[in-house]
Amino acid sequence: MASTQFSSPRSHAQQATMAVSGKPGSVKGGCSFGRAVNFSRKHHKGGLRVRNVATRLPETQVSPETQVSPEKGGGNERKLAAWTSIRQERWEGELAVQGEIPLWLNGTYLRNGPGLWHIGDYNFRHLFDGYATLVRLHFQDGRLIAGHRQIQSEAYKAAIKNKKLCYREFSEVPKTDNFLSYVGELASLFSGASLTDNANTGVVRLGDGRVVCLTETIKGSIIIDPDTLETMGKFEYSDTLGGLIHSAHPIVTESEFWTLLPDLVKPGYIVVRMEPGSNERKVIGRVNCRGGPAPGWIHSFPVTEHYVVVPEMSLRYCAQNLLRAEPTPLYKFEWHPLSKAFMHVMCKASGKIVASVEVPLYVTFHFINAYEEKDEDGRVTGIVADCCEHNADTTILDKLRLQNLRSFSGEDVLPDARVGRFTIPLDGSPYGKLEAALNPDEHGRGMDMCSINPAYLGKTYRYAYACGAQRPCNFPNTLTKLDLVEKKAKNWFDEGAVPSEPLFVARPGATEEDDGVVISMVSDKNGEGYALLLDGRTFEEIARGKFPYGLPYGLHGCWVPKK
Ligand SMILES: CC(=O)/C=C/C=C(C)/C=C/C1=C(C)CCCC1(C)C
Ligand SMILES: CC(/C=C/C=O)=C\C=C\C=O
Ligand SMILES: [Fe+2]
Repeated sequence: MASTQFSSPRSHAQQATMAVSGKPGSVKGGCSFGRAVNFSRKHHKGGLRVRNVATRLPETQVSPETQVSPEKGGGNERKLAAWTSIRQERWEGELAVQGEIPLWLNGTYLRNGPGLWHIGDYNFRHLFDGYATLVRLHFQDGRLIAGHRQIQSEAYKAAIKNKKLCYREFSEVPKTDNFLSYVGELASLFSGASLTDNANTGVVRLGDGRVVCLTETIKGSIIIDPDTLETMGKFEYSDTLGGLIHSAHPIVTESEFWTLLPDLVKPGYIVVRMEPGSNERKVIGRVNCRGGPAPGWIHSFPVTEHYVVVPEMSLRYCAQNLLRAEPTPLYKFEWHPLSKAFMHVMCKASGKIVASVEVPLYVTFHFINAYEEKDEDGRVTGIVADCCEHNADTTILDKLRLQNLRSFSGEDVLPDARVGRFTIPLDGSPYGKLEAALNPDEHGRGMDMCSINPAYLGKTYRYAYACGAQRPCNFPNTLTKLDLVEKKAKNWFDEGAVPSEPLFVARPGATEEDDGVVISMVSDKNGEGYALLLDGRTFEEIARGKFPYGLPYGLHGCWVPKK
């Protein structure tokens, strides 16, 4: 049963039940369970074409033999599909819809994530290790066509071909046979040759319309076709900046593309910008780290209208851990509380650093948004930057090991998190503040995977959408709408289910910040899954479309409006 709560998640009795008919949506167009794609119907009605993918089988398939069963993958009998590998390399079909998809919602939602966590009998350890699975929800005239496809990265193709891991993933490292090959491995690590290009973290639509899948390695930037999900090729940067890693989450708008390149040799961050239509990143400035011995991990960062905010976490890259064959509890990173934590602010126009403040220790993957605070004369006096903050506790990284996700479902082992609000003064003060933007009990003390109305990027805003918790749980299991002015949350919950990041899509012509829909994909407790549409204002369900089979959990998505 799915429900939306209008206060903190507490007991089931307190939930206002939402209308969910028990009748499962049948999937038109056919699908094959546990077999390679066999979808042979052409559906052409009212201008909406569903491709016949049976005639376009990919050469490398996730065969039934290599499919992981829950038992094989994690040793537990629960049905949830979120943490088990995708069943087949690709599928496409129309979903039967319960409820009403708004007729204005025309375009494609894309979601990327690590959906294949094994090679033959070898099971990967960490959520972030899986080979990228791209999922597509195409909304047109009230109908919903869905599909998924594996991204054909070199790392994925090599694994399928050689039946073994060939590149370094987030935690998995290919085995080396002897010392000499280990030396070769070191060389290939420093040249970047052994690093993965498994673009499994996010997907963005650039201002020029190209759609790129990303991860934290620069070589893992892969262009895909949003209509077919076909891998088109590498996104090759035409500049000479080099470097091996970047933020997994660039800031992308119709006119701007910003990203950060950590400098592991001389600890710092290069702030770069790329124009739409170009592949050339231009250096805008550089931030030197104030703590040592390496830059803090940079998974994401926020911008305001005039500034780029560069976070320096005390969870720092670690050269030794990069070289290890076996993962450490903090993987490629190390926690250096004595090195302190900082927030730097760079002017977008001049590249000058206008603030660099020490802040309380923090741990975050995802910044939500940032904006400028002004005095009565319109002068910028400070920056507010919000993030999903894990109470300066690094254990969240280890909680995302597949074994933990598979075995502790229903146990209250998810560490507490909050909306961390940084206040960064621009008057030269040495310290910034970090406080909870609202009482974390409002969202069950779980907090990650956030989105906002993109029109409010870098501006004063009121609403954010994220995943929260209804405890007991081992992973965020609610969708939550945060009202950062009223300091309240509305929570959507389907018992036993795992929803993925809610993405807000504004209604064309909307004037209110929350006038639109929120899209998520849910793995339910029966092993099935559905695409879910919530009303951005009321946070109540508008529609859902059931997938033919449960899909693995996915990380981040984007909206590609109708051409
Ligand atoms: C899925 C996700 O959110 C993060 C993925 C991060 C990856 C694949 C990081 C990979 C790395 C290496 C393979 C070596 C260098 C360090 C680092 C960027 C962490
Ligand atoms: C899914 C996740 C954290 C959940 C914690 O509550 C983090 C994902 C990070 C990469 O995108
Ligand atoms: Fe992320």
